Amino acid sequence: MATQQLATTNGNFRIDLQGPEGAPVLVFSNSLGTTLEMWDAQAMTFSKQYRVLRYDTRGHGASIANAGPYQFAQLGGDVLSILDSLGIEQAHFCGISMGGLTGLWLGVHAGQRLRSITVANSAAKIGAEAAWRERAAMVRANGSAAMQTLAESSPSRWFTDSFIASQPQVVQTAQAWIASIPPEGYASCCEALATEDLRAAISSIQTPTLLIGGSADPVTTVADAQAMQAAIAGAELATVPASHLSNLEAPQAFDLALGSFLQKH
Ligand SMILES: O=C(O)CC1=CCC(=O)O1
Repeated sequence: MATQQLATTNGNFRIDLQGPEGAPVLVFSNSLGTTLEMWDAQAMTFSKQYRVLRYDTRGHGASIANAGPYQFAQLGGDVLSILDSLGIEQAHFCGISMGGLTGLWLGVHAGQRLRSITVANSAAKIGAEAAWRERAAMVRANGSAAMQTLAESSPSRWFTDSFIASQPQVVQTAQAWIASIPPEGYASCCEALATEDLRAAISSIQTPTLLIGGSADPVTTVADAQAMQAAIAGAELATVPASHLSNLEAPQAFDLALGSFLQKH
C-alpha cells in the first residue's frame, strides 16, 4: 500500500488509491477511532474490479486534525473535496459507523455524486448526545492518556467475545489505531456524532442503498438498520454475523453482501 497526502480545498487528507485506472471508483470511509487500514481486506478484494479510494477521516490517522468541534456537513464535504481534487465525478461509497453516517449525509445532500451508498453498522442518529459530549470532554481533558484508556475499552464495543478470544492479533491492531488518533480529532468527531440526526432527512435519499447490520452489534443494532431500510426507498438490508466492526470480524460475509450489491449498480 502506498498512501499519499492529498491537498484539497478542505485541507490535507491521507488517501490510498488502488485498482485499475478507469474502473468505477469505490470509496471506503472509516469508523471513529480507526484509520483507512481498517479496509485492508476489502481493498485487496475490491481493487480487482474497482478503483478503491480510502481516506483517513478528518481528525484521524494522518489527515487534517484541526481544532473542532466538527460537523457531518464538514465530514461529508471532505469526501466531495477529495473527489473533486482527484477529478472523480461519481463514486460508490461504503462507510462504517461514523463513515456510514457520512454516507447518509452525502445521500441526503449530494446524492448525484454517488452511484450507490453502503451504510454498515450505522444509524441515522448514533448514540446519545450527552454521552458523546462526555466522551469528548474526557478526551480533551486527558489527551493521549485518554486514547490509551479508549484503546483498552474499545474491543468490547467493536468485537464479540469469541472474536476477541480467537483473533487477538486483529484486536491489538485495532487498539493500536485508536491509541494513535489525535485526541483533538477524536473529540471533535465525537461532537459531530453528538449533534447529527438524519432520521427525518434520509427518506429523501434516492441513490441505491445497502444497509449492513451486525447480528451482535451492541452500538448500532439490526433494528437501527431496519429503521433506515423502512425510511429509504428500495434500500436493501444484509445482516452479517459480527459485532460493530463487521468488515473486520466477518470479512467474507461483508464482502459478499457488498460485492453482490455493487454488481447491480
Ligand atoms: O464508540 C465506538 O467506538 C463505536 C462507534 C460509534 C461511532 C463509530 O464510528 O464507532
